[in-house]
Amino acid sequence: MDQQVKANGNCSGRVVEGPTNPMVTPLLTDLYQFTMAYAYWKANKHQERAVFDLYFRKNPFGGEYTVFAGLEECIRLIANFKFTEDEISFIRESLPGSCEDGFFDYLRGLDCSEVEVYSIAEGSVVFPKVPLLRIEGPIAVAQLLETPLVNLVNYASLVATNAARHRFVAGKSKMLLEFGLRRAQGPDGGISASKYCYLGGFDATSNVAAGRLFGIPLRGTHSHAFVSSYMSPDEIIDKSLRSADGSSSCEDLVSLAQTWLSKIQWSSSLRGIFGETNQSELAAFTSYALAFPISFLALVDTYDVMRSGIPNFCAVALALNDLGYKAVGIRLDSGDLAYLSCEARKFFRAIEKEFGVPGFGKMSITASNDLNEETLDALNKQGHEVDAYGIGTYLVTCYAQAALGCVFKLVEINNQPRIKLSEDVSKVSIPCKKRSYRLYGREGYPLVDIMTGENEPSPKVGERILCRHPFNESKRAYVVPQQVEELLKCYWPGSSDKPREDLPPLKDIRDRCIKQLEIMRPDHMRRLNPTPYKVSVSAKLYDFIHFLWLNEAPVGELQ
Ligand SMILES: Nc1ncnc2c1ncn2[C@@H]1O[C@H](COP(=O)(O)OP(=O)(O)OP(=O)(O)O)[C@@H](O)[C@H]1O
Ligand SMILES: O=P(O)(O)OC[C@H]1O[C@H](OP(=O)(O)OP(=O)(O)O)[C@H](O)[C@@H]1O
Ligand SMILES: O=C(O)c1cccnc1
Ligand SMILES: [Mg+2]
Repeated sequence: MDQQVKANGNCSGRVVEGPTNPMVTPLLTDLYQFTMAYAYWKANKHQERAVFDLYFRKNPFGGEYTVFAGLEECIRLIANFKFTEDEISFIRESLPGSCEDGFFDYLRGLDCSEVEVYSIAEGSVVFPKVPLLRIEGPIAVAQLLETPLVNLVNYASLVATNAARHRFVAGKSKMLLEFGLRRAQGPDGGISASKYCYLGGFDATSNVAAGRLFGIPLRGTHSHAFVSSYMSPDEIIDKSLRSADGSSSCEDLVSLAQTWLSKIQWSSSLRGIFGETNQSELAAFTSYALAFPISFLALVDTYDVMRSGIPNFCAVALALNDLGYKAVGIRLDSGDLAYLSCEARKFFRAIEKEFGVPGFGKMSITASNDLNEETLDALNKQGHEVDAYGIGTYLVTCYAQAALGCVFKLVEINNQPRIKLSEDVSKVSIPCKKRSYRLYGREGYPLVDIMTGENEPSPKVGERILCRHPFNESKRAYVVPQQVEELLKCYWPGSSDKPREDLPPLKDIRDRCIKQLEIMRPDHMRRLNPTPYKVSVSAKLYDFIHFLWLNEAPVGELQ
């Protein structure tokens, strides 16, 4: 608590609450961060000022963009970073007995008041190699933060990107429901999936806890168990329902639905499509309609979609209509979803026409069952009548790609730029404390992200600037930006008096994400062979990277 007052005292008194998940504590890190912290402390190096970049190397899902998510939880951790006595005792037990007491006193006093965090806004579209976060601070504490920060950003950004990709394929007009809780990787996976799928453009979740925690709209239908739990209409004791305007009452909604079922069966346009429907299913639907007359939606595939589920649903919906209620629609959870949705739509339209019920043809059709980007794409190609998709397993487990692969690399210590070399050029880090900018072209699209050294002048609107590929000498382009956006903003100034960005509400982050995706050039967004977005460095930074590279790489000797 002390720390919160201290850390927030410098931030216009704004209190940052603790992490959503109470498991996110300073212990949620790798053991080696503590062993290194001890070694730094022992060498009296722990206070040396370090700069780390958190970034990823490759866009996920074969795409050319990523949605950045998880920032708020990072700041919540940093703002409340403080060891309890119990935690310190546990660290003491976990380290060799030779570790000196002074180190644990140091941990006791440790917080993030000497740390500064710069970040791209959450919900932004981001690209490989460009720092998502820049952490500056005493090296020991900055390194303790590595694991939790990477953890908080990795899955959040991966699943938000997955959600954005599903939205892209489904199209703007479709309702996207996240149904993944039961299949998610544990409770945190489930809660995080709901939060970040909403951020990435889903409309609602079935996850009640996430609805409460984050204010995400909750939606749901019912399951097969509800339908198969009914044996016969006789089970329904109270069959009466008052009309929507309260002026009259129907004593037996089951009989009314059965009457409608016969009418549908013998109607001129639907005659012969079905025979006897399953009466226990009709009982289940009627019972659900009695419970939810203003929001009746039925799962129609428990027995047979076209021969039972759809006619039963329509009978109950027409009975409700007699009482002034408008049914919502159906959910399909198996079979050929394109075909069945079209057949269902035809059936609804026929009813609208035959019985003169305006709007019946527009009844909402929700589809679910192992959906993913590919199945949504296939449905689009075939033509379908689905209005809403319920998506679980493939979405929340990020089945198509297990992790984003964020890293946290030291780029400067004591004002000295550092580089990490690798045989694999894509793994060479970009040294220096940097600034990054997004440059926009004449048509309003982002053209390129450029990183510069901290003290270089910023790119200017209308002024030509050379943008270089960080590692490929021949790849360079002049850009005359029409708009320049600086990407890294201060989200945690520590005890410095720098102004601090607000943490916006989730809804605003979602709006930002949707807007950012909309202004991307379409060829970066397409699913098949998308054009890579250009990520570059200034000419000066390019020269410096390669100077440092040569400086640090030992010269081989051939014998
Ligand atoms: N028209 C379609 N085009 C492409 N894929 C579809 C289409 N309709 C459904 N699918 C997908 O095909 C798969 C069908 O899965 P599967 O055969 O396991 O289910 P099912 O037999 O329909 O239902 P059940 O769960 O009752 O076994 C699902 O992944 C579903 O999303
Ligand atoms: O298919 P997903 O994308 O994961 O979406 C969630 C699924 O969860 C529910 O059923 P569940 O899978 O539990 O049972 P079922 O497949 O036998 O209907 C629901 O009916 C969906 O099919
Ligand atoms: O509300 C639903 O229909 C739902 C919720 C979770 C999983 N499957 C379906
Ligand atoms: Mg299933």
